[in-house]
Amino acid sequence: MYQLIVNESSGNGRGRKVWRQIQQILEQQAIPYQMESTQYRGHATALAQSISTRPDIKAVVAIGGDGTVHEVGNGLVGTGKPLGYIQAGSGNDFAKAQQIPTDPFEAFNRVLRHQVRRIDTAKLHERFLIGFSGIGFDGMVAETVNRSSLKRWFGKLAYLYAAFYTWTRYRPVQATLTIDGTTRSYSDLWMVAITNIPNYGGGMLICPEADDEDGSLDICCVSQMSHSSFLKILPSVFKGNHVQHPAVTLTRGHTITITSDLPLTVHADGEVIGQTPLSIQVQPRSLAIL
Ligand SMILES: Nc1ncnc2c1ncn2[C@@H]1O[C@H](COP(=O)(O)OP(=O)(O)OP(=O)(O)O)[C@@H](O)[C@H]1O
Repeated sequence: MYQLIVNESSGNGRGRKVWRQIQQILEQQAIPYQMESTQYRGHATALAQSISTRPDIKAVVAIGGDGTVHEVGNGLVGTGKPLGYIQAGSGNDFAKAQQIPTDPFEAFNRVLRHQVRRIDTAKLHERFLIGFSGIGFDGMVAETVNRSSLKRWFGKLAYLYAAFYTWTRYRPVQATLTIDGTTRSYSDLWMVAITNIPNYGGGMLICPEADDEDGSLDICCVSQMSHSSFLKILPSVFKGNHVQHPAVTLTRGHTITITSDLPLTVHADGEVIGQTPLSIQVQPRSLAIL
């Protein structure tokens, strides 16, 4: 039996449409399933946790955006129960990275093929990041997008709009990063992205070499850059060309701590989850996905 967890409001109502399409296939092919629609923030994690030990559930299939993947994934990390995913959000970065077809029928066929792969996640603030996280400028962009109705009007362009809005307000801070025991201080830190997958923010290649099976996290740190330079390199992130800029540092690590003189907003998979100080530990191959 398949357990479906659907965020019907994701992607401005796309979640509901996609669910209706999938429901038809389930009924036509007489595939046993049960479906729960999420009612509030965090509900998908509670639902996934509650069925994660049930042997009759073959896989948990999330329908929604990256926030839904984050929540369902958080309920499944460490359980071995596979996560299937059908995208219905606005950013859909997890789907892009996993090459999950945009067509719901094709995505569901992939679920039915049941080819399980184990990917890395990372623990932070009593949660797990499934694909990507961001601290500082990034966190503020996620906060702006989530607080407003930007996604409703602009879809994935909401991230670009929010990035520009944040750029006009953000002031770099003093921060210290410790990666696997090596500490470095920054006098003006813009942002740190810590990822398992190359893309985020609707397709920006922030850590182009990130690999979700290598047992480590990719870290992109931007510091000591003027406001005008930061704005100039933003478009180059879509092709991953920002990595050539001297103010951009790419590293890999397993355990990362970040402290800062002013609290920085932290997001995981686009969901704002807290502020610095922050500690992140990779959890190698801890989530089964289809
Ligand atoms: N019934 C609900 N009412 C309000 N919010 C909900 C409900 N169900 C889930 N949520 C919340 O909606 C948020 C956004 O969900 P999700 O990321 O899946 O969609 P999206 O924002 O449209 O897509 P993307 O993240 O790809 O841009 C999540 O924080 C989730 O907790």
